[in-house]
Amino acid sequence: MAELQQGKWRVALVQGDIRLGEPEENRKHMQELLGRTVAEHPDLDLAVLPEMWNTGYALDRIHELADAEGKATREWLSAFAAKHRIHIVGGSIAEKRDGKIYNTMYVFDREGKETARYAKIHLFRLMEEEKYLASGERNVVFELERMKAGASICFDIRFPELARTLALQGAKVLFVPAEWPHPRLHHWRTLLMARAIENQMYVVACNRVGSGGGADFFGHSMIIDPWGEIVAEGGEGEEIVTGTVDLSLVDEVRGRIPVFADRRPGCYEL
Ligand SMILES: NC(=O)CCC(=O)C(=O)O
Repeated sequence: MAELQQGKWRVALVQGDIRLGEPEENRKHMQELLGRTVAEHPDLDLAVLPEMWNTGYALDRIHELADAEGKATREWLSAFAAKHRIHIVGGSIAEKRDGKIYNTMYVFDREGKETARYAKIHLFRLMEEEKYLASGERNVVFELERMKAGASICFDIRFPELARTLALQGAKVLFVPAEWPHPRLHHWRTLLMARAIENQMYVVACNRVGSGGGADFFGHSMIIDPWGEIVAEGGEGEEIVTGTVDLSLVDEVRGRIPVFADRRPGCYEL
């Protein structure tokens, strides 16, 4: 908390496995991992979960498995955040809303209040998301105790214009829950690094591990600073990856190379 007053956040990435199409088991497992996280890291400010952690990519049964209005998920995330006094970027879940299914992120502050909600904008055809899911229609910037951050989910990081739009709205941190499989580890690491360097922002990305739906997920959750240095990186097994996000570094890097002041939008905006 004292560190946080100086803009230094202790962050944990909950790099967990997910059981295909087992929402109840997955919730219990995430709760267990989060419980372990706060017990082992009493100085923690914020935890991040992976993408679609309630169901995995059980898309052919997604209408029966998805959380209606995200009610059950929001209830436990809110209670957990308030009880342990931590902020939670709740990865994403399959959420049923208005007869459609969205890949939705919820963010809770340490009072347990829902601070933001973001539905994935870019659906990933290689995993058939576009056949089963509806896409979100708006980008989301949110604020937690003076940390301004942007929301993105997995495939979204292939679209530099989204991260740039969030940065232009003041985001200093980009959160990226993911289910990103082999053989694209090189893409994952390079794209995350690029988003951090080009926008001079922290990138905080939590990828799942394990296998499901014919894909093997490699973890490698990462915290990357605005200079492109890796603060923390996970391996390929289940683990809690921790590191510090120092917001003063964002201003320092943006001062050193004034990318935002030097932009020429008139020359390239579509
Ligand atoms: N769940 C996803 O959006 C996966 C994105 C992915 O694997 C990629 O290569 O992009």
